[in-house]
Amino acid sequence: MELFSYFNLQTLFIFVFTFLLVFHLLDRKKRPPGPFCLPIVGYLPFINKEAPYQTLLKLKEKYGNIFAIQMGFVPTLVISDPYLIKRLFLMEAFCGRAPLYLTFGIMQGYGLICSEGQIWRDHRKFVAHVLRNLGKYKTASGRNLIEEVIINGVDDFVMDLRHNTGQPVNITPYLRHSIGNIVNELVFGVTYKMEDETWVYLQHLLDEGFKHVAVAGPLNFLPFLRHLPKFKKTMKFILEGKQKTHIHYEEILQSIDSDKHEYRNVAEAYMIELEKKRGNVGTFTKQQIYHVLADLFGAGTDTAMTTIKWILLYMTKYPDKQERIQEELDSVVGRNNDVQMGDLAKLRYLEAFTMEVQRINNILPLGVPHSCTEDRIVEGYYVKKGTMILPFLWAMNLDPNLWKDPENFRPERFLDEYNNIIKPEFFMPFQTGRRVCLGEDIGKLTISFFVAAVLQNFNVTLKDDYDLNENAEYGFTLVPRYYELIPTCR
Ligand code: HEM
Repeated sequence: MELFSYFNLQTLFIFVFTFLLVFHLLDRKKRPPGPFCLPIVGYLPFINKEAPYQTLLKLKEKYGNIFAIQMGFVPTLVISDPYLIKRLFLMEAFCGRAPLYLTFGIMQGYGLICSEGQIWRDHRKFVAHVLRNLGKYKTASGRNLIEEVIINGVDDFVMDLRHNTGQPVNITPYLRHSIGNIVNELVFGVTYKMEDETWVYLQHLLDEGFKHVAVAGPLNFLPFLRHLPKFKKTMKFILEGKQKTHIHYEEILQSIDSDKHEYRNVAEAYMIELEKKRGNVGTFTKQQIYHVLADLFGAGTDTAMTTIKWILLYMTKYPDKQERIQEELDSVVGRNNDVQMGDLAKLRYLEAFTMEVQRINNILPLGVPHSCTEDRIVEGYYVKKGTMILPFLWAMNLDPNLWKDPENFRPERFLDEYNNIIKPEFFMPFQTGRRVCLGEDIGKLTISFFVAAVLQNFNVTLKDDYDLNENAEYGFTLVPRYYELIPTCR
């Protein structure tokens, strides 16, 4: 019996192997180059979990600016040519979302980040319009609403640093609180107190959730793993978190007076829109609205916070450049004046420094992946529908064909001889095209106002040395390892 089943197994194996071989030989479509990948798991076992971008960088060196790997069940095209990315991401066919378990299994195609097609188009247009209007609305202080909300967050953070002057401080909880509240105010019209229980829970979800949904997480590529005990726990955490936040969002939505004609945040805009639709909601379902609100909170908080953490860390590493920014601040703003929106364009070295940090330590080394929604030919290669398109930002930012001495930290590369900002078109920390970051302007303003206010008030140094050459912590974003900042009053 055993011999029989062994024989059967062997026959089956030969049959499958021959079938695959013939299929492969008959398939005349030109495939992109790439490494050998195992059945089922593909290249996943060979990817450095702590720093997947390092593995892909080695593959890029071998196979070039466009190569294919199999990530579990997901065929993937890794592109390190920014000009090609620019062209592709303008086309609808390359603006689907990657077929990850997170995108369709957990988020079920709802929201902004994980949606595609009509639902994405409707809500992207709606939210972009709402954010533009919020930016035009003038408050009593003469600032626009977005600027005012950001300044309130900045003031909170500076106050927190003042309480810790001269001593080492882990800035993460303070930053998360201040930036989270900026997004909360713009999205929900809510500002939480630091110790508010709901807020503590929402921050915990954000922190842990981001780690779980990392692009290279195996669950994304091998959804069947969710049945294993280890992943069951992850799934339970994510799904419970989703359910609880939606209940909380519903309470916020219910507290909004939808008879108003003007909105001051995204949630109000949605409620007013629902009132106008009078039951004919189309894609404006509650489920979709909860997801959009959650996406704005998640995408807006972690990204800006992490970028600021990197910038402040680099400030401590380059005290001469820190001093140059302070001199710039003194001459443009003055020591005792608040930074105004109009000042930001004149703070050129600060902007160049920020861009250089975003280049050399991009917080999204693998970018935010897209997918190809139909069979296509790219650079002569056949790319089948459902392929994940990975814009390999890390490789683009360190490419010696694009940048002079890319390994060196040199903000001056973003300034011309007249001290004007140069923004090369191959530099795309917010990506590019139809799905370009929806919060780019808010993100940039938040970063500039925070860093400017910190350096206007403090000199910053580090408690312990920090080796920038060691790997940072990779979750969905690339986060600096734990450090403590010492702010001293200027
Ligand atoms: C330094 C800060 C930020 C960085 C580096 C950043 C980066 C990105 C990137 C690379 C994408 C992917 C674009 C694509 O798929 O092609 C993205 C998408 C997105 N970002 Fe940002 N972002 C930042 C801040 C923000 C803020 C403050 C918000 C909201 C208030 C926001 C909301 C979004 C949304 C909703 C999307 C999804 C857009 C879509 O799929 O249509 N981001 N962001």
